Amino acid sequence: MLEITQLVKRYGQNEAVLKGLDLKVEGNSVVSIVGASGAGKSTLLRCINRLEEPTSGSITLNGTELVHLKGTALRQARRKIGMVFQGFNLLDRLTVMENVLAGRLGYVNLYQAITRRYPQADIERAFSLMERVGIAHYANKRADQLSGGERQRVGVVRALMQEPDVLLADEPTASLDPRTSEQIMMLLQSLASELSLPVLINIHNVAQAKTYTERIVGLRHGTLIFDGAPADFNHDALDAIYGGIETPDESVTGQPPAAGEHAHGLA
Ligand SMILES: Nc1ncnc2c1ncn2[C@@H]1O[C@H](COP(=O)(O)OP(=O)(O)OP(=O)(O)O)[C@@H](O)[C@H]1O
Repeated sequence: MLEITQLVKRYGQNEAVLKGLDLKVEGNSVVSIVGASGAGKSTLLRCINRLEEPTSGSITLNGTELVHLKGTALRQARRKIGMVFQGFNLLDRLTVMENVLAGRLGYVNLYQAITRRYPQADIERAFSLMERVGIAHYANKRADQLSGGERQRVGVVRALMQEPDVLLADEPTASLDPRTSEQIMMLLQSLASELSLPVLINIHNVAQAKTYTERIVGLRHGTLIFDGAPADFNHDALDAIYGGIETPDESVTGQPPAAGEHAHGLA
């Protein structure tokens, strides 16, 4: 279980970007995090995997407090947090298999990492996960020869190779065409259930959040102002999150504008 309590993040002397956030994610739930640009979505994920140092508050993953960890303890905790990126973050000149095995770097020793001699069990797990997501036949292909959707599958498998206790995805579909985005969202949804893995997805596309995740968390200026099921994510919620900030159109919100509203949204 991931439990975030009163999380505050401030960059330098600026106003806090996250202002006392509370969030609990259990089991295999798939949670989308929505909010206008600058609301703090990426900062939240980056605090969880400690790419950013939280200013105060607590983040526990299966009982381990992540906020004050350092050195080896931090590296060990980070192995349990899988991350999927908008830009895939693959090593283009390496093969798909090499990219996937990079997910084991936190587990192998330096010699194994430098010589890329991974244990047989890792290679077998890699093949099995690649088969699951439909990229096993590309194992020896260079990563830069794959399509965006295939590259993101590599990114997902690399994250799963860590045997994570939680998977964080920061705009995982933003670089993909609509159909491929939906396939990746469906994949994340089914993997969460198959692997009993909680998944947090930062996403701008509210329509996809409603379709492919079971819980939506809405941030506005670093404050959590919606936390509920897609069925409850109505026009009022949309207005509370985006109103006056930006104008998500129907293709993104999945909802026509309410009567009297701006043709493209809610502003
Ligand atoms: N390293 C940093 N130093 C200073 N300010 C930062 C840093 N990273 C983010 N910010 C600021 O924090 C705020 C929240 O940014 P963040 O990237 O978390 O928002 P977001 O909701 O993910 O936005 P987007 O949807 O555009 O990615 C923004 O005002 C941003 O300028």
